[in-house]
Amino acid sequence: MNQPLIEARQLGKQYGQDIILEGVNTQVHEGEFVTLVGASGCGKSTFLKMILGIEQASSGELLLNGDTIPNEPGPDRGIVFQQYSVFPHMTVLENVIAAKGFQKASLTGYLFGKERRLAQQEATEMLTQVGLSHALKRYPHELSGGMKQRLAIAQAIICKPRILLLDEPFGALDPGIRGDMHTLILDLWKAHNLTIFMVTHDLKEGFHLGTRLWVFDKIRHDPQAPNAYGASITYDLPVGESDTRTYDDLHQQLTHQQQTSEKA
Ligand SMILES: Nc1ncnc2c1ncn2[C@@H]1O[C@H](COP(=O)(O)OP(=O)(O)OP(=O)(O)O)[C@@H](O)[C@H]1O
Repeated sequence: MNQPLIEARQLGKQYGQDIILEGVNTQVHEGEFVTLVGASGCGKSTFLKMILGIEQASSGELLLNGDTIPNEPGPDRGIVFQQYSVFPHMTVLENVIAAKGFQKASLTGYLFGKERRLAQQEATEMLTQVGLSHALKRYPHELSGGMKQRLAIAQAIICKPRILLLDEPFGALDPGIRGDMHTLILDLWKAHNLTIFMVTHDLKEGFHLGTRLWVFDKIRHDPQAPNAYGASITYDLPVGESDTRTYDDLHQQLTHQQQTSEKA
């Protein structure tokens, strides 16, 4: 098989004395859609931040295309957070042009002349793809939660990333709207040949969207020192092939994990 796009080798992360992740070993190939579940605080977002390049490994290695991941974000890795992260003083269209601008002229984000016209055209096409062509001139405060997330997704994808990191992007949305967002993200994943890592608290969402589902949990526990050991990937499932029993078993385990972590 060809080289993995992302590879973790005995990867570990700690903040001060707190061990967050330990012994994470995995390989992810281009085009996979990995969903990450696990108890709150077990290090899922930290793992995404390490791929993004804003957090560094404390031990082991994290490789992108066989090389140590750069310790800063790059256009090959885009991210969408749960909390809306758009510029409030810019229109929808300006937000997406600015995202493109920061990629090209990182200090100011401003583009001029032909470059700006091209960016405007590309941004309009991108916004049409995410279903916002009717809202180009609106400001973020005039958008619904789902529309804001569509905008954040457009901002991430306009930079043509190979990897899209989604940190609970639909966590704040109504269940009805989530279904539309699922269709959108699956369409974009295929259309742009993305490799996706998505954190979710909703196991059903993880099963439905991913080609592969990871459960993060601690293998070792010390009741006297809850932060002495870190979490790792304890299940790595090809979710397309999983049955209802696997789902029910996992659901039970995650509920137990969540209760244990809340007591700790
Ligand atoms: N910059 C930081 N400095 C110190 N500790 C941090 C820092 N960032 C995260 N942590 C701690 O690392 C642990 C893992 O956090 P992280 O956000 O990765 O968990 P998570 O699994 O994504 O949780 P959730 O599902 O609630 O979002 C938490 O205990 C958190 O408090």
